[in-house]
Amino acid sequence: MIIRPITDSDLPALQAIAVESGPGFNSLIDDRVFLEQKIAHAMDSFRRSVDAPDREGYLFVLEDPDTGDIMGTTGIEAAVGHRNPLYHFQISHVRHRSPELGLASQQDVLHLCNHYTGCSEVCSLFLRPQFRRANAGRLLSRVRFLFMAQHPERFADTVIAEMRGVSGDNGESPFWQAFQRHFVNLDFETVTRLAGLGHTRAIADMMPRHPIYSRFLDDAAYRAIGEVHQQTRPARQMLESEGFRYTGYVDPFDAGPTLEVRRDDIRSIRDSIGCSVQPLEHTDATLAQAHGTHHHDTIAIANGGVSDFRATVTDQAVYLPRHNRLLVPGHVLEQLNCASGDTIGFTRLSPAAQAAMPQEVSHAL
Ligand SMILES: CC(C)(COP(=O)(O)OP(=O)(O)OC[C@H]1O[C@@H](n2cnc3c(N)ncnc32)[C@H](O)[C@@H]1OP(=O)(O)O)[C@@H](O)C(=O)NCCC(=O)NCCSC(=O)CCC(=O)O
Repeated sequence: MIIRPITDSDLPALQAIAVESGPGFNSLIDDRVFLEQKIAHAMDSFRRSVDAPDREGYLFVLEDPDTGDIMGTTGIEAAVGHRNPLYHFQISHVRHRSPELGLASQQDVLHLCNHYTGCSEVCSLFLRPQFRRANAGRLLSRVRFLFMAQHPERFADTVIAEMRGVSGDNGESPFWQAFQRHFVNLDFETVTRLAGLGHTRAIADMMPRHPIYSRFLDDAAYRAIGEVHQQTRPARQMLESEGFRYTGYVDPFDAGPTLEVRRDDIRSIRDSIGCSVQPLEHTDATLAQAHGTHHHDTIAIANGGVSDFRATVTDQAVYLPRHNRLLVPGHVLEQLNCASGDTIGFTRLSPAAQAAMPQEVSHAL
């Protein structure tokens, strides 16, 4: 499995993914012109020299190098909300209390806001069901943190993820239906498509102008607030294990939770190691084993490139902390387009393996 920047020839696969991911996945809309522009924008973003995050959008694909199949996608927006405003509902709690009447109630109130303008956003995480296999989803999710660790100047201090919210088998969102009925007479597919195409301001013009007491929504809409789509639970679990947290901001269309974290607190960034790489010889493995540094952890490993970025996964690497050097099999070097002595970054993929890391490896971070 190789992760690389998307390119023109991936358009048919991206279009298939846009169809397979369905409505509610509004960073990938089934619209050929939109997808062509998205690829062109990503290619330009990877080529651009950057000293502060701006409008760049990085979109990567996961490829099976043996077959050429595109297995999935993963992306990062460098700074959201500048080109088109990004809206959320902020949930605040109010308490009504009357000592005279001896009554009290606690209410949740939704306020439309632009709280996350300027943050970086991880997005577009999708593994095609026919290509599901061990470590593919983890690599897709965590590779973005390796890229951020290697190119911090390209990203903001806060990173968010807008998780896909609840929708039914018919593709309708119970939360959106409440707004469709009273405010914006567009079905969920149409509204998420328009939002994905950048018309967020136009939709916001039609949304309620005053805070909403969430208990006034019908039960299905109320219950959807802050909940993820059942297919999105693994995506949420992976981000939460990286330190992402829900702090009460939800998507205005499906009420899916937005998770946030300080970039430097992301576990895969904190634990990533930058070092030189060398081909692994049998003697190295024996030597490392003798020094207790040979481990069979599964790691994600990336070259230091941007437009020529490559990442993959291996469980056959040997890290030599004293030399700050990673030894990998020759075919891994080839997959990464790396030569001996190049600088690479790596991070462990599985939480369990991270706990088992030798101390001296942790100290070398
Ligand atoms: C998200 C992925 C790519 C993940 O791939 P897999 O499902 O193969 O992952 P996996 O390796 O089986 O599981 C990954 C982690 O989730 C845990 N896990 C699995 N099933 C779970 C469940 N039902 N509830 C809670 N956790 C669960 C596993 O134990 C594992 O945790 P450990 O690693 O701790 O062992 C896939 O599920 C997918 O394509 N989903 C449909 C598309 C989607 O909803 N995408 C997110 C949209 S929202 C979005 O894009 C923004 C978010 C983002 O970009 O990250």
